[in-house]
Amino acid sequence: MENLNEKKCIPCSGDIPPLDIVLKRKLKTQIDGEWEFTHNETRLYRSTKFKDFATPLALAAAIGALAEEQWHHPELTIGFGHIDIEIWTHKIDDLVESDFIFAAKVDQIISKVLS
Ligand SMILES: C[C@H](O)[C@H](O)[C@H]1CNC2=NC(N)=NC(=O)C2=N1
Repeated sequence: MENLNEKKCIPCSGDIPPLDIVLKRKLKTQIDGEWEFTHNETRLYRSTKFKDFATPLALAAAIGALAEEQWHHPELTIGFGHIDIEIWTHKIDDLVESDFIFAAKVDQIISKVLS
């Protein structure tokens, strides 16, 4: 089976049905354990801590470039020592597979910085 981070986000459209909760919970096992569901399991949220501001800033730039490439955009909050990432499909205000694909790709970017 293809890993999530090898897949490509499908352009968001209003007619994609949200994933059912069973599939959401199954896909969540395929992304980093730091991710949590928020907003009644309709969003993915990850907050990662650092010892500086430069690293969250650089991560925001890298994740932003990924978002433009995938045409799937997260909400990012950065500050001294942290980056908070929230992902969902705005068009339907819920989660589809592309959100988990994006999260898996974000995990790859973060793990490179942490390694
Ligand atoms: C007009 C543009 O294609 C759409 O708004 C795209 C852009 N990026 C997006 N990103 C996310 N997370 N959800 C969307 O629904 C979405 N839609």
